[in-house]
Amino acid sequence: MSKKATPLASNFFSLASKPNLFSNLHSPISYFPLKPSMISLPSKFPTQTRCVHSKPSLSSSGEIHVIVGPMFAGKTTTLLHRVQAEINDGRNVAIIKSNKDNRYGLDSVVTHDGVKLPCCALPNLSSFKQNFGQDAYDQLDVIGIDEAQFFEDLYDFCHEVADHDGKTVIVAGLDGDYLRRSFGSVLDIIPLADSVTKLSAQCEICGKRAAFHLKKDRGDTDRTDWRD
Ligand SMILES: Nc1ncnc2c1ncn2[C@@H]1O[C@H](COP(=O)(O)OP(=O)(O)O)[C@@H](O)[C@H]1O
Ligand SMILES: Cc1cn([C@H]2C[C@H](O)[C@@H](COP(=O)(O)O)O2)c(=O)[nH]c1=O
Repeated sequence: MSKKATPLASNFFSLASKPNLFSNLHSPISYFPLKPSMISLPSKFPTQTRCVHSKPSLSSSGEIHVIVGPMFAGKTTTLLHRVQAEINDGRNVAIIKSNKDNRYGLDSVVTHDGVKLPCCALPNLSSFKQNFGQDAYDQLDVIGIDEAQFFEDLYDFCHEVADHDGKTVIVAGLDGDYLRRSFGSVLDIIPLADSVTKLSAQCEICGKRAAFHLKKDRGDTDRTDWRD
C-alpha cells in the first residue's frame, strides 16, 4: 500500500504550539500577593511537566494543563506545586476556586493536609475578569483553577484565556463523580489541553492504588454535585 498521505489526511498536521492570533503578553509586574517561597510544599508530587516551566516568548500561545483524579489524590497539591514553580520563575499568577467548595474557607485553596495559597472564590469563571480587574488580568501570566468540576463555563474560559489571551491555565478537578460519571465540564476541556495528568489516591480499605471514590452515606444517590 502506498505510504503517501491521502488528500484528506494531508489536510491535518500536528501542532507543537497553537497559533496565537491575539497574544499580548506583558512584562511581569509583581502585584498579586503570591510570592516566591510563600509556601513550603511536600515533595512527593512531581512538579516537572512538558511545558509548564517554559517561559512564554512574545510569539508563544497560551497553554492548558489539566490535573484530574479522585478525591484525596493530590490534585490541589500538584496544582499548588506547579503554581509555586511559576511564581518562582517570576511569573504573575492568580488562583481561582469555586465558591461551592467552602470546606476550608473561601480565601485560600487548601490541600487536605493544610498547604494553602490565597485565591479568588467565584460562582463562575466569567466573573473573574470583572472581579480581578481588567488591568490586573492583563498582567497575569498564569491562572490556576481548583475544583474545576463546579464551573459550568470552564471550556469557554480556558479557551479564551489560553487561545485568545495567551496565558497558561492549570486546571485541577474531579473528572468523575462518586458513580464514575463525567463531572461538570472537566472532560470537555481535554481536547483543548496541552497536558493531562490523572492522579490516583490510596484505597482507604486495602491500601492499594485507587482511581475512584465512593460516597459513604447513601443519600441523594442521583446527584453528582453534593455541595448544593
Ligand atoms: N482522609 C484522607 N485520605 C487520603 N489523604 C488524606 C486524607 N486526609 C489528608 N490527606 C492528605 O491529603 C493529600 C492530598 O490532598 P489534596 O492535594 O488536597 O487532594 P485532592 O485535591 O486530590 O483532593 C494526601 O496526599 C494526604 O497526605
Ligand atoms: C466525588 C464527589 C465529590 N463532590 C465534591 C466534594 C468536594 O467538595 C469536591 C471534591 O474535592 P477534592 O478537592 O477533590 O477532595 O467535590 C461532589 O459534589 N460529588 C461527588 O460525586
